[in-house]
Amino acid sequence: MSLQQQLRTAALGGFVALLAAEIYRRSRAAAAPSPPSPSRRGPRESSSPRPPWQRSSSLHGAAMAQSLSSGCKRVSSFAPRLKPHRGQAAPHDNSDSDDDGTEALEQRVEWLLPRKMMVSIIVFGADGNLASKKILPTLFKLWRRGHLPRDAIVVGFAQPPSRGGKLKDSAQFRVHVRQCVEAVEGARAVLSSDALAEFLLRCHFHCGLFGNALSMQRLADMLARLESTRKVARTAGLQWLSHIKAKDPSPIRQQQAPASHTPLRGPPSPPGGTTSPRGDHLRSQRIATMVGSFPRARLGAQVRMYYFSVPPFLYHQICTALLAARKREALLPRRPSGESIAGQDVFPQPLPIEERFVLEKPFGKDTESCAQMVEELSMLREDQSYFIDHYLGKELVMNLLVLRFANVCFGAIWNRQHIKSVQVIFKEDIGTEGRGGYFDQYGIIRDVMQNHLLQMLALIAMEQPLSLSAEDIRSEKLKVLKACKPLSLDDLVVGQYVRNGDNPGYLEDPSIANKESTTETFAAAVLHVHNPRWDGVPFVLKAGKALTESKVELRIQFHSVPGVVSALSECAANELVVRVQPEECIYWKVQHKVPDLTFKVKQMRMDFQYSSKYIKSSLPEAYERLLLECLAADHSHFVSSEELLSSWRIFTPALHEMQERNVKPEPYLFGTRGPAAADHLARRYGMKKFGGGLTPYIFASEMQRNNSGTIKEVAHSSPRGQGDSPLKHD
Ligand SMILES: NC(=O)C1=CN([C@@H]2O[C@H](COP(=O)(O)OP(=O)(O)OC[C@H]3O[C@@H](n4cnc5c(N)ncnc54)[C@H](OP(=O)(O)O)[C@@H]3O)[C@@H](O)[C@H]2O)C=CC1
Ligand SMILES: O=C1O[C@H](COP(=O)(O)O)[C@@H](O)[C@H](O)[C@H]1O
Repeated sequence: MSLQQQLRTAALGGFVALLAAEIYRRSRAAAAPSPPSPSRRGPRESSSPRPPWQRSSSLHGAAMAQSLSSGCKRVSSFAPRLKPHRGQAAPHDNSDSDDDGTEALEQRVEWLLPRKMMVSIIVFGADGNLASKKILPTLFKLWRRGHLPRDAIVVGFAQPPSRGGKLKDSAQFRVHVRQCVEAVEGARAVLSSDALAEFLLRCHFHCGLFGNALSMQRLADMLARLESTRKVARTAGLQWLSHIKAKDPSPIRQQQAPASHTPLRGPPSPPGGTTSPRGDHLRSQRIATMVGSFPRARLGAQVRMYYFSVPPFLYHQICTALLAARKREALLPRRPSGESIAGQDVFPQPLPIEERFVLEKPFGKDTESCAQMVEELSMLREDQSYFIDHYLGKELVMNLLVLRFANVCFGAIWNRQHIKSVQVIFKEDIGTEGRGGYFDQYGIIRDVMQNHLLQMLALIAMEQPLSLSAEDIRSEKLKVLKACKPLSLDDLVVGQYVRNGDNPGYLEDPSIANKESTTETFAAAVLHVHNPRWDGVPFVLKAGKALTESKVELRIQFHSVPGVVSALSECAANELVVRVQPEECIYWKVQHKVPDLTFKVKQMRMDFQYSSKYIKSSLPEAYERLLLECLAADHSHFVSSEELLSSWRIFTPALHEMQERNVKPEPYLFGTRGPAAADHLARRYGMKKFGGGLTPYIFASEMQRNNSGTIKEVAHSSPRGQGDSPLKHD
């Protein structure tokens, strides 16, 4: 080919490539949602059906039950938005339908809570670590995504600066909330956010002493005032608000009536729906039907959700003072209705108050202290108490129920006949990082193993619940916990990380006072579930800080294949891996024949990566989901007090024995795999690590027959990673 011809061909090729790229770009642009443009009306005030990016991506009990019972039929016809993930080629689909995954997101409930619900969210310890890192940014995220009822208010509560608190009034609290959101979402994302401005107007602050009756009375008064203002504003609308503004230009009131606040504007019409009162009623009925697991998410009550983001020793005093204040509030005579604006009573009859108490771990340090805490909190009804374990709100943890009970293939093999071992692994590549004061009192067993890991174990091991109601799920989990034998020290390995290069050891953390502490930062434990399904199957729980990487996964290892062909029976066993985080995925390790002229057997991954099916940002975070569920009075993903006690019963004897015997943790270097003894423990229970290399066997054509005519296997162990096919493997 002449140079000219070559140039022409190259130019043509370039043009075709550009054309193809443009077609691809346009088709994606048509399929993908345009980014949400900031709206002055705020996330809920749009008058058209909410666009896909604002729709719920949550998978709740009833929605799940609905999809399970309807056979997960395709409903909507939204185009898929498959998005290549960092460094990945455009995703290839591994399902029959090209877009069922994305659709599953779209067809879920639109509004998890009725928009008109009256909700006050009170955050105790609003200036603390957890509130700043998680709770406040999550509340904003929910607001921005349009999941909070439109009149929701957030009230922060913390001690005054004279008692060590960091905030003194609502103005400072709003600056604090903005900073917390910025820290999570980045300053640029927040700068131009109208949603944040609107959210901040719903944020208020009360400075007081935890456990002080007067402080709680003042809080209750503040809540009553804010709630009645909201209620009136809702019924009378802007007219009333401007009237109040003119009469009482106090900062709080002014801020409640932003120009963009449109309390009277009706909710956006549901797709194909109406905004008339009747339409509203029908819509809330429709929501109630769709969200069957949210039975009490209703309009006729003022919900107050108290989030206890404080150390647990404060729970009892806060609750006592709070309940006393509430009793007093209930006894107060109704304020006389003197004023009427726009035909509305300014002090309308308050709605009945429904209170929810969200309590954070640690729930005691052993069975006894947990029982004491449960007893102290008995002033709360069980249905008001929400013991949070945020791992239960993680997408892949919730998916365990679907994976197991909506797939007959898993149901059939989920037992001791097929499963050889189960591992629940939690790894962090960071140390205690300033949380040493708390951590040193607890250690990794109490911090994550006794709660997060055990809850995941329970979901793996439980029988199918009678329904997806909170009661049924919790009762099945409880049976598993009760069937678990208390941990024996023989089945436990503990470690503590030490300096490795520039990375300081645990005892060097300035927040750890006791420089001789024997608190464990790593633990590997083997539990045994004594029931017909699991007898003899070791459940290995492994948790550690300052390890090689941050990862949480569940590994279910199956038996080797039985049969007469000994070579096959020694193949790597199947393994099912559920990666909870990061890069959520579920994969199988299976054997396949390497596609060449020989007969090599190799292990590979059959993969379902969430990033190739769902847009990452649409996966709800654990706290988002759990806060919403609490507002909706749904306990499905909260832990019952009986579960708390049963969990402690499994670990308490070993924890006490460790203390009595002064067991020293085995040192391990920061950034390594933890103590070698953990591997020995796993091996003792027959656990193997299967790499992705060739299994050490060659069959058929390469099988050599020895002189006697029997088959001789040729060992051919290939180092990990060698001879890789393009197929992914571990
Ligand atoms: N931080 C995290 O990542 C996680 C925390 N948790 C749990 O959440 C809860 C809160 O944790 P975190 O935010 O880290 O706690 P913080 O130490 O940051 O304290 C939270 C709040 O409690 C107040 N407080 C702390 N100690 C006392 C005390 N002795 N007397 C009176 N008030 C006190 C603080 O007030 P002040 O500012 O005045 O000190 C602050 O307002 C705890 O139960 C914790 O176990 C659970 C999971 C993760
Ligand atoms: O509860 C806790 O969990 C975190 C890990 O949570 P994750 O959602 O980031 O996986 C852990 O770091 C902390 O020690 C523990 O208290």
